[in-house]
Amino acid sequence: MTDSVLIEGLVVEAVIGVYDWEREIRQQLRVDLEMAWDNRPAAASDEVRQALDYAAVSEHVQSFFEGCQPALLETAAEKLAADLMEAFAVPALRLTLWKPGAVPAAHQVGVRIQRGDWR
Ligand SMILES: Nc1nc2c(c(=O)[nH]1)N=C([C@H](O)[C@@H](O)CO)CN2
Repeated sequence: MTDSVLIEGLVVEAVIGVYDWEREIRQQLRVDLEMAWDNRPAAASDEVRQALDYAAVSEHVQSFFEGCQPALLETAAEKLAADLMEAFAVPALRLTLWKPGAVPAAHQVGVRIQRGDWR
């Protein structure tokens, strides 16, 4: 699959972190997503229902973090990837979760995973 649909810098609020104080607050995460998708049917029909709707995916990601309060970014990334692949029939994706405030001396820290079959 050579096509993809992209979401960059999506801001979400989440309860996430390994320390007790982090369980008491909501922190901002930023989400970057590259999702494998054949864009030709959408282009041929000019119909959003043929597309992987990035607005719908963005809403889904924001809702996901209302029901998921993991300790680790790794856990959040793994569960979100599986959730998106099932909910939107995405065959493969690359997902980066950034936690901008976590290490004050760093611009941001995060994790990146790639799941599914990109062929
Ligand atoms: N690889 C990871 N390292 C750390 C994580 C994480 O989710 N993945 N989390 C923390 C703390 O929650 C930190 O963000 C608090 O500032 C530390 N290391």
